[in-house]
Amino acid sequence: MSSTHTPSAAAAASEALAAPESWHYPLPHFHTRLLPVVALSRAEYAIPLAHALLEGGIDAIEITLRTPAALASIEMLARQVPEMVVGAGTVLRPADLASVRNAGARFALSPGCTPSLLAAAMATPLPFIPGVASASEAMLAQEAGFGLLKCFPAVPLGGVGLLKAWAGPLPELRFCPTGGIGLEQLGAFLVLPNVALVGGSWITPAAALDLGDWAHVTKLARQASAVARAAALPAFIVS
Ligand SMILES: O=C[C@H](O)COP(=O)(O)O
Ligand SMILES: CC(=O)C(=O)O
Repeated sequence: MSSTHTPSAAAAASEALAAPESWHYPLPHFHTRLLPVVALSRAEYAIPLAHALLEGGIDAIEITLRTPAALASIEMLARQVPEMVVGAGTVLRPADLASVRNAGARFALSPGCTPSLLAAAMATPLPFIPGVASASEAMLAQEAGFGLLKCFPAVPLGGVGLLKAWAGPLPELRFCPTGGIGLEQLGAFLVLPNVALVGGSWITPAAALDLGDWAHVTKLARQASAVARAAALPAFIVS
C-alpha cells in the first residue's frame, strides 16, 4: 500500500489536530486533515473503500449512521483495516455513542448538538465533534467542554467567510467544516487557522460507491491529499 504522506503535511496535520488541554478527548492521530463522509449501503464495501482511500493518502473516514450497514462497516474497518482511523457520523442520540464505541469507532461526530447528546458525549471516553451552525451553538458546545466542532452545513452557512468571522470572537475553537465543500474550495478552508480538518462526500461520491469504482475514489483522494499538502506549506510557497 503506497502512501503520499510527506513530513510537512504530517507535521501540519499533527499541529492542526492536536488538542489544547481544554478539549474533550483528543482525536486519534491521522496524517491528513481530510474526512471523507460516507453513507455505505453495503458493509462489504467498507474494506475496499478504506484501501482506496489509503492508496490516495487519506487515513480517516466518517461512516454515517444513515444506513443499516453503518455499524457493521465500522466494526469491519476497526478489525480489518486498523490503519484507517474510523469515525462514526450522524450520531444523533446518546445511545448512539455507546453503539459506535462498541463497534470500534475511534471518534464520533454529529450534524448538531443537543444538551443530552453533549452530556452523554462528555461522559463517554470517545472523542466527539458536535455540530454547530451558529455562534450561540458553538458557545454552548464550548461551555459543555468541546473545543473541536463540526461547522455544518458549512457552505450554505457562509463557508470561509463565516469561519473567518467566528475566529475573532471564538479564538479557542477549532472547526471541521462539512457540507457543500468540494475540491475547488478545499484549500481556502484548510488555510484558515481555526480549521483543523475538512469533511465532505465529494471524495467518495455515491455513484462510485455503487459501482465499486475504487480507482475513481483513489483518484479523488489523491487530488484532495495534494491540496491538503499544499495547504500545509508556508503561505509564501503556496501563493
Ligand atoms: O450530509 C452531508 C455530509 O455531511 C457531507 O456533506 P456534502 O455531501 O455536502 O459533502
Ligand atoms: C452531517 C454529517 O456529516 C453527519 O451526519 O454527521
